[in-house]
Amino acid sequence: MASKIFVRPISIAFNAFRNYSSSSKLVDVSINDKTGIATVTMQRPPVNSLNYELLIELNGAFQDLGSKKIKGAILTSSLKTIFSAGLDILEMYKPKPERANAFWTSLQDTWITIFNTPYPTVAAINGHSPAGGCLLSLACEYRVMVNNYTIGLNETKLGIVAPFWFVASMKNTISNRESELALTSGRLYKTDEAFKVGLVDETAENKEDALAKAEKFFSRFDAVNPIARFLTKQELRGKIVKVGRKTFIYKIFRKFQICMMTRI
Ligand SMILES: CCCCCCCCC/C=C/C(=O)SCCNC(=O)CCNC(=O)[C@H](O)C(C)(C)COP(=O)(O)OP(=O)(O)OC[C@H]1O[C@@H](n2cnc3c(N)ncnc32)[C@H](O)[C@@H]1OP(=O)(O)O
Repeated sequence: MASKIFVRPISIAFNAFRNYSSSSKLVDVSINDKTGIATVTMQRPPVNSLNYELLIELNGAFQDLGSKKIKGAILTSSLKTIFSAGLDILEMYKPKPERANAFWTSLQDTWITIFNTPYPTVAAINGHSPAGGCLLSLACEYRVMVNNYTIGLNETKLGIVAPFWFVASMKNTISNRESELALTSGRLYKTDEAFKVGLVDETAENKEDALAKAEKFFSRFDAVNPIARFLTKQELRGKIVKVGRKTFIYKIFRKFQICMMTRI
C-alpha cells in the first residue's frame, strides 16, 4: 500500500495547476499557472505587524494552498522596506484575556501551518524582519534576503522572553552556539551577517532578484517524489512542533508580563 503511494508520478501530483488569485485585505495569494508556484504577500501597512487578523489570513492562505497541489510557496511583503515588524505591539499592550488567548493561538497555529506545509516554502525577505517577522521566515524551508536590512530574534532587547518554539525555530536553522549568542543578546543581523551564519540561505539585490532566487529553489525538487519529501520534512520538523504545541500561552504571557513589569 505504502509503495503505491510512493510511486505516484509527480506529474499527477502537479496536474491540478490552474490560474488562481485571491486577495483579501491583509494577504494576497497568487499562483502562477505556468510554474505552479504560489506567492503569499503580506500587505498590512505600515510595517506588516502581526495582529490577530493578519495571522488568521496568513494561516488560512497557507492551509488553502495545501489542497492546490502547488510546486511551492513564497512568503513575501508588499511593503518597500519591511518584511514584517513582528508581533503587533498593540496586541500585547494590556490585552483582554480572550483576545490574548485568540491572538497567541493564531500565532502558534500560523507557525505550525507554515512550518509543516506539505509543499516547499521560501521566505523572500524584502525588508526588515525583527522578532516575529524573523519567526515567520524561520518557519519556511529557505530564506532569500535583500541586502542592507536586518533580521533576528531581538526579544531580550525588548525585555521579552522568546518562547521555546521561537528558539527551536532558530536552532533548526543555525547552530546552537550561534543561537545562544544571538538570542541572549537580542542580536539583529544585517543581511550579509545573517548569510554568514546561515540564518539566510541567499542574499539578493532587490525584491525581484529575491523572488527569482526563491523560484529557483523549488527546481531542486523536480526529480523528488513530493510525498517522500513531505514525510522526510515531517520527520525532521515533527518533534519541534510537538514540543511547540505543549507551550502554554499563560506561561509565556506570565513571563512576558513579569519581564515587562521589571522594566517599568
Ligand atoms: C498576548 C500574548 C503576548 C505574549 C508575549 C510574548 C512575545 C514573545 C515574542 C515576541 C515577538 C515579537 O515580534 S515582539 C515585536 C518586536 N518588533 C519590533 O521590535 C519591531 C519594532 N519596529 C522596528 O524596529 C521598526 O519600526 C521597523 C520595523 C524596523 C521599521 O522602521 P521604520 O523606521 O521604517 O518605521 P517606524 O517609523 O519605526 O514605524 C512605522 C510605524 O509602525 C509602527 N510599528 C513599528 N513596529 C510595530 C509593531 N511591532 N507593532 C505595531 N506597530 C509597529 C511604529 O510605531 C510607527 O507607527 P506611527 O508612529 O503611528 O507611524
